[in-house]
Order: sequence, then structure tokens, then C-alpha cells
Amino acid sequence: MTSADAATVRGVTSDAPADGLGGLPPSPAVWCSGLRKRYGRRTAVDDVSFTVARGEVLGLLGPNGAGKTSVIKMLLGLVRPDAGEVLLLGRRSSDPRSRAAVGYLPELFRYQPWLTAAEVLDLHVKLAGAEVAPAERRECLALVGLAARAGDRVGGFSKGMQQRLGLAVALVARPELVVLDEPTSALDPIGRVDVRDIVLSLKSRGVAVLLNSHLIGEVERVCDRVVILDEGRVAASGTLAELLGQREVRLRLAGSDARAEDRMRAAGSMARSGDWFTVQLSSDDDGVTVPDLVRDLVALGVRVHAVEPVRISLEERLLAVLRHEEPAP
Ligand SMILES: Nc1ncnc2c1ncn2[C@@H]1O[C@H](COP(=O)(O)OP(=O)(O)OP(=O)(O)O)[C@@H](O)[C@H]1O
Repeated sequence: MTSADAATVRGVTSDAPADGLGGLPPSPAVWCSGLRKRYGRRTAVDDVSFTVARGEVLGLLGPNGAGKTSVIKMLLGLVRPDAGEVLLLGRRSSDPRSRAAVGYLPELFRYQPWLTAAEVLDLHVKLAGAEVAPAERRECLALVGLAARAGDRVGGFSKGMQQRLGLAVALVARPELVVLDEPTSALDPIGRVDVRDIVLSLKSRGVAVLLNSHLIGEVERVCDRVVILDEGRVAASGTLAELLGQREVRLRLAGSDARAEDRMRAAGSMARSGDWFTVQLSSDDDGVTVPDLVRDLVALGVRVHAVEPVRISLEERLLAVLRHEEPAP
């Protein structure tokens, strides 16, 4: 974030309501700048800055111990940063008004074993100071697949069921920002798909989501932007298009000659392996490069047996960034 961005965020916070009234755009769901945290002699988080816009899903990725949970806890005011600033929904995270509008599923979750699932939700609605009708609370339990267990005590829940309840707790008070720290670590495959659908439905309603997950495929499917942390620092960040920008197309051709290869090189840098040709497309390709290329190759008398789009996966990009194999975008 530039200092100009920071100044804008601060301006909105101090001079205007956080909800964007008065013609100003709403402040970001999360704004943090220069976050730092040391535990003893170990630096857990070092100069981390990013924003999460309203309605945006941001994925926080990184290896074990990279500082993801520490960042989340500093954002939520659960851990005091040694340096840096945080604004949630345009307000300091210590402000009860911002806290009430944030739903949080912690990495290590434990709910009162003597309460029923419905009672746990009632308690959290009360703590948030929200007005949520009983029918809506039941719907929330149904959303996470616990409708049939609403009256059962949490002490008898499996780990996955407790995580589902944690998700309901994070969602029940109609938050504007939802922070999910490893939300699917205990879930079965169906539960993971459910969480993906829930995240997408939150996004469609303008709710911002900050998602920390080691399941990269999950992050790739639902996130608009990704921040990769490594040893406490931001190693890379950007939209998925920015991070995965380099796209390629693979073509299996027969009868290719020098003119055909020149035509492919005109589309992007080219590599050949037997009958297969790989052409790198530019990140601002508007979708006509490949059809035009195929049309021209056919006109040159080349037989086109296969055309396969290839895109680097988020996992490949993550590993490349963490292994310092390429410059971070
Ligand atoms: N309460 C604490 N006391 C001492 N060190 C801590 C504490 N909390 C975190 N750390 C250290 O800070 C670093 C970052 O930990 P953190 O839990 O934020 O990482 P993470 O990216 O969430 O890891 P994981 O993916 O394993 O959950 C680690 O080296 C960890 O040992």
C-alpha cells in the first residue's frame, strides 16, 4: 500500500462514517500497515501491510510458522502488535462497533461443551449485541449442516461438527467481515465444498472474507486476491490473475515448418518438444491470440491435432515464490 492509500483510509476513518455515507466509498473491510510482532527473540511478523476490500475474498497463504495466525490475531485485537496499525471496517479493532461486525472462526476452536449448539449461537448473538430472529439462527445452523443437532450438547460433537458450529458462530450475527482461520481443517470433503459455497455466497452479499487455508485449491477457487507470507513477511501478493498471469497454450501439430514456427513466435515465446509446441501468452491477452493463431496455422497447411490451455496453478506459483525460484510479483 502506498502512503497515499494509507492517507485515504485514514481520511475516511477520521472524517467520515465507516459505512460510506456522505457519498464517500466505504472504508476497506481490513486495512493494516507495517504490522510487526516478536515473540522473545523470534520475529513472527515483519512489516506486513495489506487491505481487504468490501465484498472481497482474500486468501492468506504460507508455510507453517509463516505468521498467518499471528497476523489474524493482531487484526482482531487478540494479540498486540509491536508496531503497525489496523483498521477494521474503518474503525480501530478495539472499537466494539467494528468487533460486533466481524465474524471469526479461530484455528483452534472450542465451544462450551455443556451448551447445546443452539445455545452457543444464542450466546454469541448476545455477545455481538445483534438482533437475530430465532428462525434466522436455525437457518444458520442448517447452513452449516447442523439443523438436526441444534438441541444436542456440544460436548458430544465430533471435531468436524464443532468446526461447523464455529462457522455458524462466525456467521450468525450478520457480519460485514468474516475471518476464517483454517476453516476446513476438520471437515470432510462435502463440508469443504459447503464452506466454499458459503464463502462465495458471503462475497455475493458484499461480505468481505479473510481466509487462511493450507488447501491451495480451495483458496484458488474462492479468493479474489492472495497474500503469501513467508518467515513473517509478505513474499508476494496480488489478484489471482496477477499471480497466475503467465498463461500458455500447448499445440500438437503435424506438418509444422519454419513459417508456422515464426507465426507461433509472433504470438509469444515458443518451445518445442516433438510434435508439441508451447506458446506463452501475455497476461493481457484478450482471448483472440489462440483462435487467430490456429486459423493462421491451418492456412499455412499445418494439421492441428490438439490445442490445450495451460495455466500455472496457484500451488506452483506458491512453491516457486517460497523456493525463491522467481521474482515475486
Ligand atoms: N504465543 C506465542 N509464543 C511464542 N511464539 C509464538 C506464539 N505464537 C506464534 N509464535 C511463533 O510465531 C511464528 C508464527 O506463528 P503463526 O502461528 O502465526 O504461524 P502460521 O503461519 O499461522 O502457522 P501454521 O500454518 O502452522 O498455523 C512461529 O514461529 C511461532 O512459533
